[in-house]
Amino acid sequence: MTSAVERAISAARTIRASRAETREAETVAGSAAEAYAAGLRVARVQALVGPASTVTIQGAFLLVLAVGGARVAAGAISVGDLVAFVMFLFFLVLPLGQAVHAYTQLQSGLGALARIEEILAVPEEGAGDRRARPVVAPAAGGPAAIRFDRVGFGYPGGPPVLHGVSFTVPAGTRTALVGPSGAGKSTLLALVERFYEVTEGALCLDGVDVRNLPRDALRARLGYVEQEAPVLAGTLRENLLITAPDAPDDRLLAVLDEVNLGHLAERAPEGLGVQVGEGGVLLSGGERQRLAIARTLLAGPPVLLLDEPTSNLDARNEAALRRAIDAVAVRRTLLIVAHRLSTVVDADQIVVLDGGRVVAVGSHDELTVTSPLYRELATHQLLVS
Ligand SMILES: Nc1ncnc2c1ncn2[C@@H]1O[C@H](COP(=O)(O)OP(=O)(O)OP(=O)(O)O)[C@@H](O)[C@H]1O
Repeated sequence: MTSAVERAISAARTIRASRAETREAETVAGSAAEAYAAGLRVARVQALVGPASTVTIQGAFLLVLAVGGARVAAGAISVGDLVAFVMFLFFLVLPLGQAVHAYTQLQSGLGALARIEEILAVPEEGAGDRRARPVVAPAAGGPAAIRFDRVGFGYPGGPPVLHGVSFTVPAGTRTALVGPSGAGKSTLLALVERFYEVTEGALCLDGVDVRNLPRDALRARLGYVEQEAPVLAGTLRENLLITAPDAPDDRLLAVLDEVNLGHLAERAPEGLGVQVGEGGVLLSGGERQRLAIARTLLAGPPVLLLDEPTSNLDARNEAALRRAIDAVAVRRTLLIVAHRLSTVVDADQIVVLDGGRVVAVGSHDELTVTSPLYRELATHQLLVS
């Protein structure tokens, strides 16, 4: 009976998660269709304007030559008059053609300008930051504790996604957030970074409400590795120097070794000068994530927020990611969103979230006994039989 109920709950959860994913997929598909249609419209106009203006100009010249030639033959005008007319026409038509070309360029320029204006219209983060004042900042340097105290939150204009979330990440320890898709795990990291403000309760770093800390002071203490960590086109070295512009090559190589990426620089004759491609396409998903971790390590933040990649990693990449996480956890407070439970079985504490609520807190061994949801997640990943 109990297992039938558990199966029904599990099925309901799967349906709810897949509905959220379907909504997101529909929105993305809608935007992609709009962009595709706009691209087609631009291509059509460009395909029409170019040939049409060429045909018009050449046709006008042919007409003038035909009519003018006939009039010269009839003795109505002199050859000089015809040549002069053709020259006048040439000097008139050339700027007209350029004007048409300039118009199409103006249109695409206006499109780009609209995009820039959109970005400029995004309100600056500092605005509405009235509560932030330089109060006693948490002790700089060492790892800090993070405390969520009955935190409630909803994205602007959306329904609440977090409800009364309370737990503490003790300084210098590793806490993992697990739960089904859409449970609110990444949102918790966004709140620590103050990308959004909590709407209820409080979120504290070493006992200080983050809303009372200037954003730059707060973020100087945090390292954040996103789920889809951005990698810039350029070399391995350029990507690493973003966070530590003065770091010498041997420091960069040491950090790459720490996250199991040493082979990237070793196997290429260019070493750290090896290209990673547009958006890091020459790297695997796991390598991109570990490059982002290496970059964060170079900045040396005492608190690290890590959103593990959801994409499938092969066993080797998964083991490499686990070793990289072990390396970054040393002497740091680590709050990690874990999609792969194997990367967190030895976390000091695991927080299980479901539907924006904390449903269980404990170690892997405790949760496999006390939390049906955790047990279900662990069973799916073959961590318990
Ligand atoms: N920028 C946003 N604007 C509006 N709603 C959002 C935004 N980001 C996330 N959400 C919604 O908030 C809820 C929690 O999302 P969140 O990304 O925190 O979940 P998650 O547990 O990290 O999921 P996943 O494991 O799939 O990454 C979801 O319902 C999601 O659709």
